[in-house]
Amino acid sequence: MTDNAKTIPSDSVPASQGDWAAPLAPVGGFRAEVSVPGSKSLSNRYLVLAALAAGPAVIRGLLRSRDTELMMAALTALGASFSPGTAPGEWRSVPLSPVTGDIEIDTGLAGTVMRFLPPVAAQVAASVRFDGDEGARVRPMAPIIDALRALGVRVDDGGDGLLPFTVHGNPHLRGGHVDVDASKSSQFVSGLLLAAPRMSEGLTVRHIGPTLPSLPHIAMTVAVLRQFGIQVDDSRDAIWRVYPGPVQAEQIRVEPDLSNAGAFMCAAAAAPAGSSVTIPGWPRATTQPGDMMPGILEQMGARTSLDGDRLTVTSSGQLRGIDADLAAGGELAPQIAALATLADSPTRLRGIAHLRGHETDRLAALATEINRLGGRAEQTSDGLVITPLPLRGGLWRTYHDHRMAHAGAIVGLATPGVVVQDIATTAKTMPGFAGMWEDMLGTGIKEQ
Ligand SMILES: O=C(O)C1=C[C@@H](OP(=O)(O)O)[C@@H](O)[C@H](O)C1
Ligand SMILES: C=C(OP(=O)(O)O)C(=O)O
Repeated sequence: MTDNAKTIPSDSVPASQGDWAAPLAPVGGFRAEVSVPGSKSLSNRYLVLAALAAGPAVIRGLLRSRDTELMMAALTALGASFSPGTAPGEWRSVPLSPVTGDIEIDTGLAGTVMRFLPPVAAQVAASVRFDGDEGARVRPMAPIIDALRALGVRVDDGGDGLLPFTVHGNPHLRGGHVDVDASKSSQFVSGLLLAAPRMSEGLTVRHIGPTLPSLPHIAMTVAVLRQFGIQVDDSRDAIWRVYPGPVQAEQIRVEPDLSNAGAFMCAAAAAPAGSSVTIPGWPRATTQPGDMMPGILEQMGARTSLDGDRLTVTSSGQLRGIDADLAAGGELAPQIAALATLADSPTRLRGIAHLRGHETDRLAALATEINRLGGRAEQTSDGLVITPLPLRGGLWRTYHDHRMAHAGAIVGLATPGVVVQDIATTAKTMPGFAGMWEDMLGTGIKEQ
């Protein structure tokens, strides 16, 4: 273990209400189709751009979850409005109208809310105070605070570069050039780019840190800006230029959340041979990092196939360990780490030091929970090494982290007696997860 790796004492998080007995995979396997709700990352980008748009928009397939509810509430406080449309799952948005005075924004534990909205708040004629959950108050924020200050925005943060802080906005923000160290989160770049079309000079953002995680999420930001008519130059390495202009967001459709789909896809891979999970609505082309999951599962021994927009993962009954750099898709790491505990050889996950600043320190949380159940997981400077050992049942703590809950459910498929703490924490991005999981396993293998 490296010096900067922390471990979590086994009794540091008390068991709480809402514990969930993770079901075992049926011995005969199962075949299921699982429709996942809209992408968190796309939903929250579209909500921001709908608020910054030149006119009203219709959004279809929007994710309804804690992170998107917080985003809608925050944008409403900043002067936008959202109302249900006439068709199921349809939302109508009206862009920001001028606001003044003092505004409070609750970011919850949502990285997209805490990193995407300060640059929006920087452009309203109000003082906007950001705060969030206890866990949010330790997530890295300094790069975005420093970038806003460099652009001439006053930010009061008590000197620690963390939540809570207050942004004193200016509706005539010029923009220009700014450097940002996004090695701890790509969301610092995305937040600045999303708000840039309204700056009178637009904005050039240059990343100056040693590593840059989650490149697909930055590509997603560039893609949604272009989708709405904004010119973006991303031709240089780690430099993005967003030109000023009206955001023409009128008709929006959100893709299913492929990272959340990943939990169910891992379930198929972990289950008895022949088990399968089909995800309908798989996009033909996407910037979502969840699109990496089929390739990873293939490497681990599962079979995957795409038939039109239906992605199917089928268990071969064998799981191999892998050596994978997950820098591009760090949010998949908890699910893959969980699957790795069930493989027949060790797994090394690299490129994910930034997971220490996610909903919890995910490297510490995963190592602690895997080791608690009798497995072997070691933190490295930028990831985890997992050596499969027979696991025993017990409480799998989730640290308010939806993806830790997914990981516990995956371990529990093949380990009797796993109880996942606070399963409702999955509502951050996928309310109803436990019911969807039970439905998937209840399907059984039927002759088709
Ligand atoms: O922009 C986004 O929507 C996200 C970017 C990534 O953040 P990091 O770069 O901080 O990992 C990802 O992990 C997060 O779940 C969503
Ligand atoms: C890191 C994640 O979320 P956030 O948007 O809060 O950073 C995640 O969903 O895995």
